[in-house]
Amino acid sequence: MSAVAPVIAIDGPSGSGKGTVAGLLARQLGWSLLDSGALYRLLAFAAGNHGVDLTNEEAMKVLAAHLDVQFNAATDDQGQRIILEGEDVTDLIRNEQIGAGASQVASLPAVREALLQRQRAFQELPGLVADGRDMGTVVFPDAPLKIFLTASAEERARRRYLQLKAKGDDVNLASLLDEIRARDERDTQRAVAPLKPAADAIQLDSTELSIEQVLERILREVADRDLAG
Ligand SMILES: Nc1ncnc2c1ncn2[C@@H]1O[C@H](COP(=O)(O)OP(=O)(O)O)[C@@H](O)[C@H]1O
Ligand SMILES: Nc1ccn([C@H]2C[C@H](O)[C@@H](COP(=O)(O)OP(=O)(O)O)O2)c(=O)n1
Repeated sequence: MSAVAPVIAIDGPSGSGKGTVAGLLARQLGWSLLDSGALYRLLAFAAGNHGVDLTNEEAMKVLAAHLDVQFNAATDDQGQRIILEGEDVTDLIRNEQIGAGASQVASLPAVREALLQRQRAFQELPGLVADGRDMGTVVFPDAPLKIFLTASAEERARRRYLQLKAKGDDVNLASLLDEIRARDERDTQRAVAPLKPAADAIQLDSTELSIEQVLERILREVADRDLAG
């Protein structure tokens, strides 16, 4: 019988630290990484490029099925690079406008369905760290470790502010907080695969924790479950 690659599912709202922690964990364990939010961001970005209306479910489904994307593993501190139709769009898809578009696209059931197999194909030995909104509930329901990472909306907006400012973006803390709240609302209220903790997820509030402390907590769970061999 062939071995099934273990999955660590990390779900939670925007700015809780999922992407950062997932990237560090994958590197430390030598596992693959699935940044599922990037797929929705890429779709919102590609829709802009191709003049497709984000609310046109049929057209977005076709775009999702044919999305020409490559995730190049991290080779240095820059982290994973995302290549769309031959262009490195890693930085271009990380802004709140694309985030809001991604959240809109993500409410379309046909789009979620079209992305399901693509996401599951990331599960390979020795293991996968997957971050998003429905990793533990829908995409990898059998994952042996599920983390639901949260933080207060104010702290998440503060983190996003610092992150975007460091990138040179012109940002405003109050509007970032509004955008984060609007996205939380849309992601938790949608009918299909809403943002919610899986019944067997470990809930971790990172408001008062450093990135290192969050990582340490998760690595302890990995060791307790003997997942890393
Ligand atoms: N525990 C933490 N404490 C302080 N800053 C954090 C923490 N976790 C993440 N960050 C920072 O917050 C920002 C958003 O983190 P990110 O991983 O992109 O969140 P998410 O993927 O959940 O949206 C990044 O700049 C990251 O460095
Ligand atoms: N598995 C996922 C991942 C993201 N989404 C949607 C909902 C989110 O608001 C957008 C963008 O996700 P992303 O994880 O990149 O956003 P943050 O980094 O958390 O701000 O995509 C989703 O519905 N399901």
